[in-house]
Amino acid sequence: MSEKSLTRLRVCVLGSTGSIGGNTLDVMARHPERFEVVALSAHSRADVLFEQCVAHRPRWACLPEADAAQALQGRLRAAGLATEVLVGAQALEQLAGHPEVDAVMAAIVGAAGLGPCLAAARAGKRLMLANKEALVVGGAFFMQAVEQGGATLLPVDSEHSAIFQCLPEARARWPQVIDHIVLTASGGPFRQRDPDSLHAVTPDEACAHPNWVMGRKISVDSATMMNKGLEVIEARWLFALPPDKIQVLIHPQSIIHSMVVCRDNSVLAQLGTPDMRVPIAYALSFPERVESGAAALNLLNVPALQFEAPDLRRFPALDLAWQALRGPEGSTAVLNAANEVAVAAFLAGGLRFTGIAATVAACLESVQPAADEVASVEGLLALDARARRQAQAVIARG
Ligand SMILES: NC(=O)C1=CN([C@@H]2O[C@H](COP(=O)(O)OP(=O)(O)OC[C@H]3O[C@@H](n4cnc5c(N)ncnc54)[C@H](OP(=O)(O)O)[C@@H]3O)[C@@H](O)[C@H]2O)C=CC1
Ligand SMILES: CC(=O)[C@@H](O)[C@H](O)COP(=O)(O)O
Ligand SMILES: [Mn+2]
Repeated sequence: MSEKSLTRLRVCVLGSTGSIGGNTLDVMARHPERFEVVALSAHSRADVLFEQCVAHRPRWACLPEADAAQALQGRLRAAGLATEVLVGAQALEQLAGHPEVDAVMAAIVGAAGLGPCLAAARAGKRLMLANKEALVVGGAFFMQAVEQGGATLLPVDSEHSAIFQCLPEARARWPQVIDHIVLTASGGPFRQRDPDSLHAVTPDEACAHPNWVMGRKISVDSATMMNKGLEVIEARWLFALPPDKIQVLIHPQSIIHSMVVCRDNSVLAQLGTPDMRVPIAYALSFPERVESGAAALNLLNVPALQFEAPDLRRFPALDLAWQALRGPEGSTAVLNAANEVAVAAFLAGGLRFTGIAATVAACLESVQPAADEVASVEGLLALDARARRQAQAVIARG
């Protein structure tokens, strides 16, 4: 092994078959001298995982079920690869905390990513967080694991990366700098749609995001603006800010990715073409910068930048996220679980689009978090499961 390769960052990409996972592999492949893919994971797309293994030759790959894992192992051996296939949720946690892993890209969608994120945090890894739901569920408990484990938590979500890029490197200085932050939101595909027609929109219409190509769950979240609600909660923890210091502003062009309003009213913003490879490249290379593959921003070709206040009647999900953040600890885990169940039901054709926010509202009303449900990962998962059952019941009642 050359001296150069000894210093490569050894990266585990959890959720490698998704949109963030694929973009991460794209950025890494541009810099083989800096980054090494050591582990990949998928959930349902074993064929895509096989192709990724052939292209990136990781030491480990992971799938949730034994049969699919065995089949993949056979295909990899036949292709002459030494990749070892691991099975199940526990294996994801082992990989995230493995001594031969330096950095973890958390790109699993949903609360399923919480366990591996905590494992990476406890093992003191560079934790590159796209999986916002893990932080929304874990809250203070998650941040405590990061601190106690000595992990470096780096935001990948474009808005949070933007804010992070505007702030000084020394986190201790953030409170002296920040007055408040402004998260920009595109408004999604239904920003101008007649609210009375929203009950009839289809999953494909909801997933047709105007600016970003993303997985279906986050695309629906953008359409309800629950995505921005989750991001408000995410920002509360990443930047240690109270809810009233986090504003949301609709900016349909998604060119300004978010802003920091400083104590002297100077406003710092990060701009760029809407391409997730920029925040991914920054998380991988921080505090340095590397080529990301994203197109350069040419302001002469950009349409006029617009801004508007979010209409909470059109987007009740955003308001629910504020309510959960201000509610008893654990309320954001209830919000997230109900939303995951409702979005899955909508995508499967079993719930109207407007039923998503209604389901979340009903669950926030009826599921009260208990103190012992926010103090351990077992408690958080029990609360998550309880809220999911309630959401299923609400949807079944119709
Ligand atoms: N896409 C984007 O541009 C952005 C995404 N994010 C966040 O990043 C995360 C990933 O989003 P995105 O890439 O769009 O999502 P995708 O749906 O495209 O990908 C999700 C990934 O997670 C895997 N996965 C799904 N369910 C499970 C599970 N239960 N256990 C383990 N793995 C699972 C999928 O495997 P498989 O494909 O094999 O089923 C896939 O690899 C989300 O939290 C999202 O909010 C944040 C900002 C931007
Ligand atoms: C790319 C990214 O970070 C997404 O979370 C994006 O913000 C979604 O767009 P919305 O602003 O429409 O939610
Ligand atoms: Mn975002």
